[in-house]
This record gives sequence, C-alpha cells and structure tokens, in this order.
Amino acid sequence: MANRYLREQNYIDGKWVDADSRATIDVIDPATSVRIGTVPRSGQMETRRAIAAADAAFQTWRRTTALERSQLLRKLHDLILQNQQALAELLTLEQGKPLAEATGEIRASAAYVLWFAEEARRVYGEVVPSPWADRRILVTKEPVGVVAAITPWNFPSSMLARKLAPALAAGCTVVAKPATQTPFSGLAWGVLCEEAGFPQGVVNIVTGSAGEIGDELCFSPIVRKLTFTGSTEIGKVLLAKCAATVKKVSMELGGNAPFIVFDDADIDRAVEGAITSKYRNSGQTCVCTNRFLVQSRIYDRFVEKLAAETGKLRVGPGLEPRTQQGPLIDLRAVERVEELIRDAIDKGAGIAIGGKRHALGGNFFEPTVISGAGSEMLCMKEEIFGPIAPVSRFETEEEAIARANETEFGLAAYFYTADLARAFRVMGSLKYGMVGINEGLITTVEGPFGGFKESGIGKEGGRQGIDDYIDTKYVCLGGLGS
Ligand SMILES: NC(=O)C1=CN([C@@H]2O[C@H](COP(=O)(O)OP(=O)(O)OC[C@H]3O[C@@H](n4cnc5c(N)ncnc54)[C@H](OP(=O)(O)O)[C@@H]3O)[C@@H](O)[C@H]2O)C=CC1
Ligand SMILES: O=C(O)CCCC(=O)O
Repeated sequence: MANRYLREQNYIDGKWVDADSRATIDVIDPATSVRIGTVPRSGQMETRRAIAAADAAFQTWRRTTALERSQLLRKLHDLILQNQQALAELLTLEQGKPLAEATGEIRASAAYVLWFAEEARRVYGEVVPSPWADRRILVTKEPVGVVAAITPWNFPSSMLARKLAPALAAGCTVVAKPATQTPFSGLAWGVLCEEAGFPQGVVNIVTGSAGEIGDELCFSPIVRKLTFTGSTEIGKVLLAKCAATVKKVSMELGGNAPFIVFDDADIDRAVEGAITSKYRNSGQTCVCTNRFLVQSRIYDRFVEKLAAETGKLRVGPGLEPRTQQGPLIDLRAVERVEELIRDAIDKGAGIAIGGKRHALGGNFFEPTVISGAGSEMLCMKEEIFGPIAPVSRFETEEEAIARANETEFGLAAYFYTADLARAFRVMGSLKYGMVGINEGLITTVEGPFGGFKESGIGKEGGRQGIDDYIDTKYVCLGGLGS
C-alpha cells in the first residue's frame, strides 16, 4: 500500500538519512506477519548528531514568540486532520489496532497538538510582592532545552503527540525514539513537521538500537529532559541513567487497573464500560482494566453478561471494517497471555469464554473472561497487556479498596456505584493518578494523565502537561530606589 507518510529513514536536522552503517530493521504487520518496510538501525553516532542538531535549533527556536509557535502547531494540527485517513492506515498496518481505533488515536494526536498550541500562549510568569522597597521579584518561565522522547508501540502516534506538542509549545526542541515495532507512525511526525514548516533541527527522529540510542539520550548533558512511556522495568533503568546528569524526567509506566463493581451499580452500564476499558487495543493499553472486583451479590450476573458481550467481539485484521479486536503485537505477547491463563487455571480459576488462540492463527487471540480469579494469580498482580478479563469476588467496600490498592502500580482505577457518598469515599481512598467513576474510558486531552507509585512521574495533557517542559527562574531586580 503506497502511503506518503511511510518513511524508511531517520529525520535528523531536517534531512531524511540512513543509519551510518546502512543497516536496517524489518517492520512487520502483526496481522499478517508480512514485512511492511524497514527503518535504520541507528545507534550512538546518529543520536549524537540529532542531539547536536536539536541543540543548535534550540538557540533560535527558544527565541520565537509563543504566538509563532502556537501558529505552527495549529498548522500541524490541521495537517493531521487533513491526512487522518493515511495516518490511521499506517498506524493500523504496523500496530494492528482496528482502523476506527487508529483513526481515534490520530484525532487524539491532533487534539493534543491543538491543546498545546493554545497552552503555548498561557505560560505566564509572575511579579511577586517584594519584601524590599528598592527591589522587584520576578518569576519567569523558560523552555528546559533539548528534550528526549522515547515512546512505545501501543499508541505510537498519540504518545509522541503528548510529548512533542508541549515541548514545542514551550520552546524546546526534540529528539524522539519511537518503538522499533511501530516506528512509521513516529517517523510520520517528521513528515508532518516538515510540511507544517518547523525549522530544521527542531524535531529529530531516530530509530534503531534502544540501548545505544537510550544511553546517548540519558547520558548527554545537552539533553535536559527525558520523557518516556513504556514498561516500569525500562522506566526504572532510564531513571537511574538520567540521575548522572540530573535531568528532568516524565515517566508514564505500567498499570494494574482495578475495575470495581458495587452491588448498587447499574450492571448493564458497568458491563458496557468493562468492554471498552478491557478490550481497547486488544487490552494493550496501560489504562486498560487489568482485574475486575465484583461484589458477591451481583458477581454471577456480571460474569454472565460480561462473557456474553465479550463473545460478541469480532476478531480480525484491523484494516477490515467489521473488526473490533485486532491481533496482539507479536507472538511473544500471545505466549504471555497463554502463560497467564495457564497460571490462573492451575490456581483454580475457570474460563467463562475464550481462553485460546483464535482460529485466524498468527497473533490473534480470543477475548477471554476468567472467573473465580484470586489475588495470588499472576493475571491479578502483573500488567496483562492482552485481552484477558479476570473477575474476582469481594464482600465489603473496605475489602474492595484494600485489594484495589494492593499493588505497586497506581495508574488508573475504575468503579461503578449509584451511591454518591460511596463514590466520594472510594475515590478518595484509591491510590491512583486517574479514577473513572461509572466510566470505563477517561483519557482526554483536557485531563492530566499520569500515575502514582511505580506507574510514573509527571502529567501529560491537561493544563499541567506543559509544566515539565518549563524551567522557573527567580529574578531579583535591585537598585530601583524606594
Ligand atoms: N505504559 C505503557 O503504555 C506501556 C507498557 N508496556 C508494558 O511493557 C511490556 C513490554 O513492552 P515493551 O515494548 O517491551 O516496552 P518497553 O518499555 O521495553 O519499550 C518502550 C520503549 O522503550 C524503548 N526501550 C527499551 N529498552 C530501552 C533501553 N534500554 N533504553 C532506552 N529505551 C529503551 C523501546 O524501544 P524498542 O522498541 O526499540 O525496544 C520503546 O521505544 C508490555 O507488555 C506492557 O506490559 C509496554 C508499552 C507501553
Ligand atoms: O497505553 C498508554 O500508554 C496510553 C493510553 C492512552 C489512552 O488511554 O488513549
């Protein structure tokens, strides 16, 4: 399929370039296991040049006005919307999600760009009442400098959008490293930024060896901020490396989202929310429900309805219009899901529906509901990242809260209740950065996205989403007389 956003080179200093060695990495369509194309297998030297280009560009980009940056971002936003079909097809091709979801992701990318185009003009400083008659106290805001962005394969467009857009809005320049399995949606940002007219070096995108590129980004004293979305395991490694140069960091890491259904809830609404929250991107979303906790009195009814709705999901290649569940990203992900199911069955759980590879073969897996799940099972403790819904029974509100919080993660949590007092009590007790009450899908550009505990540091989106790209400077202006 010819797609003008499919680029097979790095984007460094406004030029499309190969790896120095000319080595490449194959990119595979997860629906067919066929090669889509290749990207450069870059390493330290290409990354170093990208950082130098970003640093050189920063010297002029930081002096542009907020209005100029806002206007360029608006142009970028318009281009994304004008080309959403091609961008969404590219996303589905390399990532596998249904085209409707891919289109939703591209629109979300555009929304982030527009939001930060607006926020660019509202980065206010302050004049603080001074304790000295002859001096003034000013607080000014400055871009932090060169930003490194490392992004995952599950949302290859929007995860870069919510890093790139606030960075550019604030006056920073960027070196991005997209995930190796889905690099084309990342490289497409190079094409879009070029078309929008961003000066050379302001945005740079390098593909290749995660270790080499990551080390150069983490240890470079020129890079002043690292923003990362991915696994908690790699996030911790990068945090440690960034300590060497005391960089600012933002970390959007793994989750173990509980979805609690109290017995006063509207069950049909809860099941509807459960389907969206669990199976979006075939469960490969960091805010996807990981485990269902359902109050005893309604447990059987909920499991029955959830299994019935799960059974209706149409599995298939993302480019087929009827598809609601695409393939998993690779065979490793399929094997991991199988391992979690095996573990749950060994520990006494049952399968209400699904439970095995889909008849389509390859990376396709049946959406699965596990009944009788318990806290000791791996699927309740670890991030599943796949289409499995373990359901566990609880008796009291206190038990539900305690079990929801019994994890090192703290990204998103959901609960369903019709009791307003309970809604406030439970919301306040959940140790999570994001809470959905009677809602299973809560991500939006207006809301600050981010986790507590080992789920991360910092917020993306919302009014807060630009803060981490800004340094605050205190200026004491003296000698003014009284
Ligand atoms: N919070 C979230 O949104 C996400 C959570 N995950 C969780 O993580 C699990 C594993 O997924 P995976 O893709 O391996 O996630 P990773 O955390 O390994 O990958 C995320 C990004 O980090 C890069 N990366 C990996 N290792 C390094 C390194 N040493 N230095 C610098 N960058 C590095 C990857 O590059 P490369 O692709 O080249 O390896 C990719 O760009 C999933 O099953 C899921 O549970 C995964 C993705 C997103
Ligand atoms: O999985 C992630 O890392 C981000 C999810 C974004 C969304 O909820 O749309």
